Amino acid sequence: MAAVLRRGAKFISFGSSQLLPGGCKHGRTSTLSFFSSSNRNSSSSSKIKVDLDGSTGIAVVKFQSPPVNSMSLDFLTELSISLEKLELDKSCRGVILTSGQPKIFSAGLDILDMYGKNPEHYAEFWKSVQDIWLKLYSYSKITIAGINGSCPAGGCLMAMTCDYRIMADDPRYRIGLNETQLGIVAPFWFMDTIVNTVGHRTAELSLQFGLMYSPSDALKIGLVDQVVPEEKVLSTATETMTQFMAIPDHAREISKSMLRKPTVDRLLAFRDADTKNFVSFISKDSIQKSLGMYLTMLKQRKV
Ligand SMILES: CCCCCCC/C=C/C(=O)SCCNC(=O)CCNC(=O)[C@H](O)C(C)(C)COP(=O)(O)OP(=O)(O)OC[C@H]1O[C@@H](n2cnc3c(N)ncnc32)[C@H](O)[C@@H]1OP(=O)(O)O
Repeated sequence: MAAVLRRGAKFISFGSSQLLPGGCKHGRTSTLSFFSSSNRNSSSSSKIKVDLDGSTGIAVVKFQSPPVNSMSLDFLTELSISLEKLELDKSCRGVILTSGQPKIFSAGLDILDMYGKNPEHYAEFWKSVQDIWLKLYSYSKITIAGINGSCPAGGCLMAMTCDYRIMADDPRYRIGLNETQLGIVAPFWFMDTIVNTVGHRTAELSLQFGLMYSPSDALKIGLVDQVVPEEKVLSTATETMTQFMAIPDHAREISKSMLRKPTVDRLLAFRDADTKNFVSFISKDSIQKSLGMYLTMLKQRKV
């Protein structure tokens, strides 16, 4: 099975861990701008660009956090604020999450926020991860992930919170929860989310092996709903959004909420314990050592 998932991929192994395929190198940049015109409403913080088309009710939320859209505390905070604003905006009916960075949707949680920091930082970071999941998994508006690049771990989690997933058909891209490959364990709500998405048996294999799927394999197991040429990801997301919008909002919203509430309630009930667990786990010397070595490997991969 692992052989299937590694087909055509350029992996670099480190102990039991593997980096995702990809050869792109990036420079870090940051922008800050605000812009608005008649029917379009665009705003851009340093890491998140929002473009709301008032005539269609569709907002495109683009991740623009070079090099790899890793989900740092700042990224999560900005994303959370943008989603909150859109949820309150009556002219918005649906949100497309996508990436402005080439070849990467999101590299998952920012390892630098989990490495070499103090327990207070870990707790704050983890609460912001919980917050974005809670927000997206119970989001009242329609959400579609336009996955135009690789999407490991936290990136995959974020995509799975959406109502629909469209992935670019580039065979170099990968999606999945690869935590065990890093020697860490995905928390119960990551697990609940993948079970709800692909079913229990597939999730068991997926989580234990830390499997990363090519777009076509992800489609086969139902981790994504559609695979299209990269240049069609956004237009397909817009067409799909129109289909969702043809359903009366209140009926769709209530159905979504009824299906997802038990999963959301489980994290709400154990949120503090989950945070304590994360802080104690991530602070362990052995885990810090593994993360440090993984970071070094990521950096050494440079040509
Ligand atoms: C109870 C306890 C529970 C604990 C649960 C914790 C759950 C964890 C969830 C996670 O999301 S952990 C993160 C998992 N992510 C990964 O394993 C992805 C690792 N990255 C890659 O495989 C590759 O970077 C890529 C995404 C395929 C992109 O490859 P590309 O060749 O395009 O870029 P690189 O040269 O590899 O990277 C550029 C630059 O970015 C840094 N970087 C990459 N990923 C991360 C990351 N997740 N966090 C922080 N930084 C990252 C990489 O080190 C390079 O840095 P520089 O050398 O440019 O400084």
